[in-house]
Amino acid sequence: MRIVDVREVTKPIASPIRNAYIDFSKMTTSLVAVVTDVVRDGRRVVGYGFNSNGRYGQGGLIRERFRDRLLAADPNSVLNEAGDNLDPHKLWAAMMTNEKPGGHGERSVAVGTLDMAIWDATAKIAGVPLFRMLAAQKGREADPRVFVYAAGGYYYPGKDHTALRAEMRGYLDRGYTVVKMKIGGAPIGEDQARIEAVLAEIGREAQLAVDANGRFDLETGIAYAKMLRQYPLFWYEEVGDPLDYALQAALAEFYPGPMATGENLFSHQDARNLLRYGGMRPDRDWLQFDCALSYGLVEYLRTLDVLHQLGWSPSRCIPHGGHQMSLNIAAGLGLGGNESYPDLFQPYGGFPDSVKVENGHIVMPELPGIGFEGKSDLIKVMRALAE
Ligand SMILES: O=C([O-])CC(=O)C(=O)O
Ligand SMILES: [Mg+2]
Repeated sequence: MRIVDVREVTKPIASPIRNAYIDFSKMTTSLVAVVTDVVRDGRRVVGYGFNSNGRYGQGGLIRERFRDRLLAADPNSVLNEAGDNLDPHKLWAAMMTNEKPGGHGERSVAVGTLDMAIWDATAKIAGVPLFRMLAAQKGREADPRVFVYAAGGYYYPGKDHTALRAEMRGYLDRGYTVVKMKIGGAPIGEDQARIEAVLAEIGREAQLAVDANGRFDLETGIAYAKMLRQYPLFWYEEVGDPLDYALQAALAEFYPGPMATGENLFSHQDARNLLRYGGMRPDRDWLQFDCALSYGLVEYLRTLDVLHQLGWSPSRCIPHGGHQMSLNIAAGLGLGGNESYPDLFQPYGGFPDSVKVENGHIVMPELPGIGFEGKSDLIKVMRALAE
């Protein structure tokens, strides 16, 4: 049993939207395929992966370093103990050979993308959904019912309150009970009017989260906190620079409600620093580390260990990214839920075709691997790469 090929291609996920920091007019993702010599149900097992929005495709790093290390590893050295499957932890170590610690940069995105494909292949070789495999490995009961929320509310040309309200109404109509919008890309008074328009639209049917995408300095973050705390928000997200733990800690004095952050922390060491120094509150705050940007699930398991050591429950994690990989982790390892972008970043985001959002939750179908085969537009693009 071995990996015979690793393919990669850069794909556009561009759209005319903008958050407080970047626009997505040139956004790309890396799509990768890990091709094995294993056959299941008459078909060669191929694992697929891609990175989340927000960082760009990582073809250069994958081609120049990580792909070759996977292919160069002695096939017997990267099998599990029983010798009947690949071992994602050993493959991860092979990929990270001769990489210094710290400075996580974007190699964490390249590795996270390949790691997703490796776990997909591994669960397909085992013939089980990834979430069931993860739960079994941890001696837990899987819970296929997962909370999901609808992320959107971006800025884009010509988007007035009517369009923003219609977007949010669309999410409610599709079964979501929490919706998210961007702030920090307009003056505070304008953002407040946008928030009030959305709150008037959703009423008691749903809750609203707001996301500043790391735009604010402390003074602005506090000014927004004072404005926002009069509303019953689901959370106030990524207020300041992701690595400014002192800023995050200071905000707690001005914002008693839930806050969320972590999507731009790419290692368990950075996650640990957030929990050590960021003043995050385990009874109400949310952690958004996204394995597809941060060295994959092998590393995310280390992050969950850090959480455990520092007194945090995995149920405080609702990852960024809206991909099926995090849905599997949520269902298998007891996370609090997952992000979803109902109208964006297709075909990569979202759920298998048979899945519907009901009362803010989805139920995972019983598909081997991550479940990409259940999403027809996505698997078509994937198979074009490798099958
Ligand atoms: O706009 C983005 O970069 C995505 C984001 O922050 C989120 O989904 O929370
Ligand atoms: Mg965010």
